[in-house]
Amino acid sequence: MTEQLKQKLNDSAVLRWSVLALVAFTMLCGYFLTDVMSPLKPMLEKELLWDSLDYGFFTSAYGWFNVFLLMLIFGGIILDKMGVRFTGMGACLLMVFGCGLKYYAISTTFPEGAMLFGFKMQVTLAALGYAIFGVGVEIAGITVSKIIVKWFKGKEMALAMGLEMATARIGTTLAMVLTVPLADFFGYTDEGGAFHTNIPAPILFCLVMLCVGTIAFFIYTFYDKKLDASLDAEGLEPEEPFRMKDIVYIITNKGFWLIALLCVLFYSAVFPFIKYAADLMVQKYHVDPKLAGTIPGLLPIGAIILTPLFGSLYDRIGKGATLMVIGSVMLIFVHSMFALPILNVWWFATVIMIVLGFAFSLVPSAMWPSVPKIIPEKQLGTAYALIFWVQNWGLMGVPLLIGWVLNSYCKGPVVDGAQTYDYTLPMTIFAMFGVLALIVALMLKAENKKKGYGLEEANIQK
Ligand SMILES: NCCCC[C@H](NC(=O)[C@@H](N)CCCCN)C(=O)O
Repeated sequence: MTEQLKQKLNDSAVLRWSVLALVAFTMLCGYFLTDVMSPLKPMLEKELLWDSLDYGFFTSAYGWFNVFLLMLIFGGIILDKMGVRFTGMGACLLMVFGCGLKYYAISTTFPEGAMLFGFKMQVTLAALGYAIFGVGVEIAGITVSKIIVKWFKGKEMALAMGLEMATARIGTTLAMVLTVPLADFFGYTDEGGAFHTNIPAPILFCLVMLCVGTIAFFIYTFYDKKLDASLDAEGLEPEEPFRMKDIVYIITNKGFWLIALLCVLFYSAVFPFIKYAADLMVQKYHVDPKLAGTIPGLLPIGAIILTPLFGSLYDRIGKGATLMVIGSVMLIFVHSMFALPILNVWWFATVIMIVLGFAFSLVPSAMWPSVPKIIPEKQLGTAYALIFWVQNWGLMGVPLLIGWVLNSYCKGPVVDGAQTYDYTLPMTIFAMFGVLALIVALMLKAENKKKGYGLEEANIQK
């Protein structure tokens, strides 16, 4: 019976992939809310009178609690101590609560001049909601990574990770493509005949999606319980207990730091870029604001197809460190093209965005499955949490830096009531992150050669 149960849970491909679909859907909902404000930036400035600094401050809130209150690290410890069910449900509830607060802030008209912590009341409250959500979605991310290891260990782990990332990217795509049409659809025309978009509408839609994502995770917990029961019955400990010395082992490992550094540098040039990409399309490539999210929307769409493909390539052929180097080179090329004052036409932006889609798939599909080659499996939860923590410094700081740079050095004339910006400097900064990422990727390749981590070897052993 036990053997049958184990067979049914661990070895049933249908169950394994179904379980992945459930938790990946939860991540899809989380990624939707993460990026839902990006295509709204011009409208936030026009309708709610935010400026780029407000937007940068709000966007940086994603990492506040994760970075300064060490919530991610605590999340990793809680994950290792309390398990995936408790931590995952807690993370989902945080996402719902944070999104609810953000919706309240955006849908409320506060008295003129009302300030909180030096920023407009609305901006600060929305940022607080986003900060709480940020804790939830990041902890959900490490929880789902641990769930994948739990179900796919010794099986198609890299492919499963690639598919989970691909599913999550559908959430980013929805944010890019659906947000403005939703805000327009629920918009209204005032007595003066002026049309106003409904900015809270897409956030409310996200709130509903997050509730559905939470239900999906809740359903998953029953399968997780069954899996634990089967592992228990086998006499296997379902999850490794957390030990303080695990952290010391991880942080004294050079390979770990190279991965963490590559992660923060690479992702700093991608996720914060996405926050400004729609605005870049309007400002530099003169794309209609209504369609501005469509071109950046290609980025996650490309990644949806390519991430599992490259993951499976890494599984079969190896060359993980090389893939990371190639991805970093592409990143430099892309941001340099966006920075240069050439071909300011939509089709060129589209081609460049597709190239970025390749880079955005190459590095993550090789980097995340490389972590288990550097860090022993029993320390993986904590290691992922620490990498996410380092990465969150970038996710928090870079949007704020870009918002500040835009506000301070890149302002152009006001056209039709809308502020214009020159994106040359911000794009040069993103390109510099690419250069640093390339240096670290090369160092990782050298370290791999020295220590024999096996990053260039196939994951599937013949
Ligand atoms: N198995 C590891 C999956 C990591 C996926 C990775 N996510 C992150 O790096 C998050 N810390 C940040 C997510 C921000 C979402 N806009 C990814 O590539 O998505």
